[in-house]
Amino acid sequence: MIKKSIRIGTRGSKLALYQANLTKKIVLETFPETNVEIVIIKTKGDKILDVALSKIGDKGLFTKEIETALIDGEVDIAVHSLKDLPTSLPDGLKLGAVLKRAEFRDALVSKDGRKLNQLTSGDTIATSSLRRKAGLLRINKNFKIVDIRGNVETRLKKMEEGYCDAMIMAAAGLQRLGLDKYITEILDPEVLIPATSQGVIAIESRIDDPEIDACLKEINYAETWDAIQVERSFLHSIEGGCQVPVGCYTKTEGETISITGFVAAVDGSEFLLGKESGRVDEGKIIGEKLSKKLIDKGAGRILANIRR
Ligand SMILES: NCc1[nH]cc(CCC(=O)O)c1CC(=O)O
Repeated sequence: MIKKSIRIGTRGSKLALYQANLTKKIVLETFPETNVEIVIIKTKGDKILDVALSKIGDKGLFTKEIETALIDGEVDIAVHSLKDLPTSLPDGLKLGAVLKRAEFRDALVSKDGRKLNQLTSGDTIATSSLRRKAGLLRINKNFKIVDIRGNVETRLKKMEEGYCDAMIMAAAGLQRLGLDKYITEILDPEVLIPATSQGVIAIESRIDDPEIDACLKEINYAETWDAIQVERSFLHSIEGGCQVPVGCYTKTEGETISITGFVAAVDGSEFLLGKESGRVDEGKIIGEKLSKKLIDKGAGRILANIRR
């Protein structure tokens, strides 16, 4: 039995609404008879706008209130950017499905159109992400990195007003908002390693909801699903979240999937990089192996320093 009506819980930001509406569209294409409703839920991350994300120190900053509504049965599924969803979900919830991955790389948005390799010491680059900060300092330890928050339009305005020379944002976010024209350069993932699961839209559901399971089974995009098993297994084993400069990306070729991941010191002074590969159906093991490789190289010490 497929559910007659599905309520989608989502944040109210433009990006979140785009993602919820895309999910709605896909549900309707697959199940035209179903009635789909979007329910907007405010999260802590939407309320605190003036503090760098890395300083708020909360896992699930953009997801918790939505998850509570899902547990309470106020909505039937929740749609998130997967990279904002912690690897451990609350009791009673699971990752139900993912949509086909969009662009997974980061984008450089620069004020005067210079590419990353044309930016020099002293240029100010805005990002609140510890991962992007460490990655940028690895490229040039003299870049000046400043925090920035707010929605994409606010950030673009801040740059126009001289707050910074350039910014880094997920290309997928800009593309979904129709703001591709601001992208100066899509960055090579070897140069700036993306966030785990970047570009993936996730559908979270209750563990005991067979009607929703039947629906999500049809919607889930298998290749993306396999890739994120590897990526989230790595993130989970390394115990990274947005408080830690960590990132990874995967590449699938036939039955083989490879992952490149890193852990860094916040100031970019140390950068541990590793690669691992295996069969696409061995995601969990591959992610754990990469994590172990980085721990063997000293990631444990870096992580302990960050948590102190
Ligand atoms: N942390 C915020 C966030 N969560 C998801 C995206 C973009 C879309 C995606 O990666 O799927 C962004 C914006 C950004 O990092 O620039």
